[in-house]
Amino acid sequence: SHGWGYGPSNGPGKWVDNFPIADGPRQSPVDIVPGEARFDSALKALSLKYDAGTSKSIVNSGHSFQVDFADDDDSSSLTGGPISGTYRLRQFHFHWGGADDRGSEHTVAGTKYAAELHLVHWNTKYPSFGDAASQPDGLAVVGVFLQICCRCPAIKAKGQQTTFENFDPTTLLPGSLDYWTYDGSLTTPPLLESVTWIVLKEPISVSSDQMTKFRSLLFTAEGENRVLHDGQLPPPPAAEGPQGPRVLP
Ligand SMILES: CCCCCNS(=O)(=O)c1cc(S(N)(=O)=O)ccc1C(=O)O
Ligand SMILES: [Zn+2]
Repeated sequence: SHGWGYGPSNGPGKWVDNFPIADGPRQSPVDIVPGEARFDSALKALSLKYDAGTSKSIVNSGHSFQVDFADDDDSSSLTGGPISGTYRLRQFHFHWGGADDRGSEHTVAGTKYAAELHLVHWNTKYPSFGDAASQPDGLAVVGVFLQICCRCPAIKAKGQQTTFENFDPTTLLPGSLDYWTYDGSLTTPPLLESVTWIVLKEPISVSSDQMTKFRSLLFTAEGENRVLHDGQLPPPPAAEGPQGPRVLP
């Protein structure tokens, strides 16, 4: 099948064929080793200011789902931290795997989290997101790890939504904004080396049920064989449960 993905024939090990920058000097993701991280007293605290009114829509991008934001002013923006100037929120999306024991892109001393949230911001010193995306200081992505919590407060999951208005991404942030930072790249093609990564140390918690809902989002066109986000095949349909055989459509 043409186009990059996460399967055996088009996954990360093959991306270099069409995107040679995959062998570049600042490719993401990386394993973050806290004991080897250097403390930099010049770094400022992160300042994230989000306005729920700027959330526009939610879309299945084929490799994840993303929530897009209106970025024609600084209403939702990132300042402070390792960056100078103002970076505007463009979109956020998630990465997850076929089971709760894997799925994050960055790892912490080899530990994989169940998923990872990316809040993508672009440097307003450039005229547009597209221009910024190709500059070495063009993007800043805040990464937040998702861990599976054992006894979660029942968070009511919303129904299907195409428009996704008045969503405040602040609700997706942990209590602490302490972070690791390094200069890296987009983690999927085109793998542009334009990202200042800001990975928060504190994960947020989600229930295993919520992760199951993520996995139910299959990214295949009609008729293509089903492949999960990390190239794993989805588990076979559950055997008949206590309610007796399921009536298949
Ligand atoms: C203009 C060409 C670059 C488009 C990049 N868009 S993006 O929102 O920065 C992005 C970030 C990332 S990531 N995982 O944050 O590096 C992955 C995919 C995309 C994408 O939409 O292609
Ligand atoms: Zn991402």
